[in-house]
Amino acid sequence: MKSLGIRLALILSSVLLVLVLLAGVLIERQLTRAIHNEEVDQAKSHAQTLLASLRILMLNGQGALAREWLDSMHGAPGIIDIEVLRRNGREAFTDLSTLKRVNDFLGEAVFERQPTPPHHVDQPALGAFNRALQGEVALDLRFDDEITVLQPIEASSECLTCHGYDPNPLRGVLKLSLSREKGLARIQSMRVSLWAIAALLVVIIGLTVLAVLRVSVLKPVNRLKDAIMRVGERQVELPTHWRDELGQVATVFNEMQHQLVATETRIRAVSENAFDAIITADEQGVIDSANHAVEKMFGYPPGELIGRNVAMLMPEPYRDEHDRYIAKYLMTGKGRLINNRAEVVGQRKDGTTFPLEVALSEMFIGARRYFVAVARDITENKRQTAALQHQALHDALTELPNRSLLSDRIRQSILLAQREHHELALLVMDLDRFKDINDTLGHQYGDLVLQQIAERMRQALRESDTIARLGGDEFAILLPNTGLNQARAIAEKLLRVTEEPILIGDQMLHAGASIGITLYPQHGEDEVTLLQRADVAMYMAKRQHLGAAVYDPSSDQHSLRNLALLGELRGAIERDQLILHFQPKVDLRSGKVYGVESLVRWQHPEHGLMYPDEFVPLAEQTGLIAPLSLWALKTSLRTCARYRSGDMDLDVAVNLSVRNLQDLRFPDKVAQLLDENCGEPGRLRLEITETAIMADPARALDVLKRLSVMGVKLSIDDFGTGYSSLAHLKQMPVDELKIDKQFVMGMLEDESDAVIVRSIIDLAHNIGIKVVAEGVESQLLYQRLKEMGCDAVQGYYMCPPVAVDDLIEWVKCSPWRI
Ligand SMILES: Nc1nc2c(ncn2[C@@H]2O[C@H](COP(=O)(O)O[C@H]3[C@@H](O)[C@H](n4cnc5c(=O)[nH]c(N)nc54)O[C@@H]3COP(=O)(O)O)[C@@H](O)[C@H]2O)c(=O)[nH]1
Repeated sequence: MKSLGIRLALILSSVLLVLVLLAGVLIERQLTRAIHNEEVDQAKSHAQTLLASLRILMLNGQGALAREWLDSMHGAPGIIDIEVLRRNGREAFTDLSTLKRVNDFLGEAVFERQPTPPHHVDQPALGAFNRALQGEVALDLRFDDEITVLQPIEASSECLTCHGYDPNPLRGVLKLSLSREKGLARIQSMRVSLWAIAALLVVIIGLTVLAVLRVSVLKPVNRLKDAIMRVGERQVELPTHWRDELGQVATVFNEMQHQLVATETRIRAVSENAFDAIITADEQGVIDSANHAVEKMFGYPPGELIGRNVAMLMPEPYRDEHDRYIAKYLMTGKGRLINNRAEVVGQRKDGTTFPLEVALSEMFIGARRYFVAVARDITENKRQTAALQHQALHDALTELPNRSLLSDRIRQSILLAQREHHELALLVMDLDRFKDINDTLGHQYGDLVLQQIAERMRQALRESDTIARLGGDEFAILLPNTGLNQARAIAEKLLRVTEEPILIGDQMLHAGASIGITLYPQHGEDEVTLLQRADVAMYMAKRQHLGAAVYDPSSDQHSLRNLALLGELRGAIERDQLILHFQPKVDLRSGKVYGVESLVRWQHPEHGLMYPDEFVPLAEQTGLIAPLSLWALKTSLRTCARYRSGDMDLDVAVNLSVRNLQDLRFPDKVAQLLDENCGEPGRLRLEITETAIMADPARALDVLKRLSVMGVKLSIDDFGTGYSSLAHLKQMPVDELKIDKQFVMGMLEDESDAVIVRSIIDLAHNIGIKVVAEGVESQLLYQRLKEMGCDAVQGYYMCPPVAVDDLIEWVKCSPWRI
């Protein structure tokens, strides 16, 4: 590549050379012509001078002398030839006739001379000779090295003296041929000088132009070039005082550079302050740039990464993978990572590795391809995700797997058991007396008990076993590759560890547990069935105080449908599938409705409207009855508030289960619900069966008393079916009992039923308790009960349980309306 200076110098030198050559040629021609003209003029004047001399000689009649003179002139310096030619072209002064005539004229032989032999004379060009004969001084320039002048010789009167009358004024022609030796030498010398000067001029002008070019063009251009080459390294301010295009270019360059610097400063600031690591590398993986975050993230000092291979930031096998990936991409143009995010592993300078999320893209600077990687350290994200995953799959209190993780592990274990044809055992364990601990000592104690039990179980089982907390005091234990005997042994072991005293603070507590055992594949082939049946077995163990019980299909009162319902019932409340129906109670004395009993129904998506007999016992077995009762209580209070606002001032009665009576916090929950729903305690009635009370009479009495103190009314439901005595009832804070419908419905036909009904009414009245007869299906029954002094009736005769809207309609239209 030639430099601009050399190219300009070559161009200018060539132009200069051509100009000087042209000028030199022109000047040379002019000078040559001038010298030639001068020679011609000199030749002409020479010829005239010679003719004048000759004429004198001739006038003196000295023709012979003229001849001699002419002959002597031959060989004179510069003269090649001199001759006088007659008009006929012949040489004059070559014979003696004229001499003789002159002597004759003079009368004596004055002139003596031997006739001169004509010597060889170059004949002039005919044209020039003829022009000379016309009186013109003619030139014969046929030869480069000589000039021939043909000077006409005019005859004067003196000539006639000797030559006689001759009418022609021209006597002949003086032909003078002069050598051009001198002239040519002058021309040669002039040429040498001329071209020497020209060469000198070319050199001087060339050097001057080059110097001027250097100063005014090359130097600024080089500065501009240097400045452009250093753009990005440091800021170079070009002088802008040149008042030409270069000055404008410098101004534009400075402006452009300021903008570039500003843009680069902005980009650098963004890059350097970026939290993410930003690396650019060429196709070979050589790092071209790396921001501060890269150095910080990978632990390299500033500047140490530039020029080194990007593979150093990855551990094996990512290095090889990276090289292969880039090579493939460069070859095929296909790469799933380009313009995508990916999770990779990074390696710090100290060799430690960490997870990275990388977004890879490419850019071109000119024809060069670079890869741009934006990387983010996702250690913290990973940790948080792992923590969230742990949180989502573990119980916060005991750190044990929760129901979701257990389900997953059961599914996985079933698949493995299927493939390897072995069994697995699933145990459901429920703590005994945990409620007591919770209720009497508070939640903190309850939580500590659960934590200690969980830890003991962990210690007792293998790592490969899964212990999960299902909720409350219920645990599940998954034992992969375990048969019946082994499962029993493990259950016994677990029972032992739960029965050991638990020391919390200075309190020595005793828990114990009941365990249900199911086996895959004998008792179920899926996770839900196994869990449900283990639950059933656990309740059997609890009911029969067995400690541990294996699921027994023959003693399982639950049909498959019941098992399925049990699973579905858990979600029925959240899915709003439960509804309440209301049945009026009529006061026999006034004949008016005074209250309603709320009765739960399950609007099942497949089985339609289901009655409580189908699912309440299931709920009672599994502990779901507690949330169900609270739901019924809350919904009854809300509905009551609604119809009271429509002038239906009715009491509402809600059924309770045994579990509610065992829950020492139940009165508080009722108080909270009354509070939340603006309910009056005196308008709420809770119906409890005798059996529920008899399960734990002391605790039931405690709960009932607290409810009664709050002002809530209490009824004994289904009275007559249990074994409680009226004397026992007297201690209870109840003010109403409901005679079971089996006695009422049969009393018209069966005298013993009538006796029972009458006795109950009389005895209840004796201890100040109001009596309600259930199952009143006819007007006759209604009338008989009224006659017997029964206080109130409830039954299909008045109204079956109906939805709230139908109840409102009934209250408006029935004979028992308010
Ligand atoms: N713990 C809870 N138990 C509840 C709840 N809701 C209902 N139940 C209990 O379910 C049992 C069955 O109730 P249900 O099927 O609604 O039957 C009630 C009436 O329909 C029926 N009845 C009323 N009058 C007559 C009649 O004239 N003839 C006839 N054959 N049956 C009639 O009696 C049931 C009401 O009984 P009771 O509660 O004893 O007043 C039922 O025993 C409920 O206890 C609930 O929310 N929680």
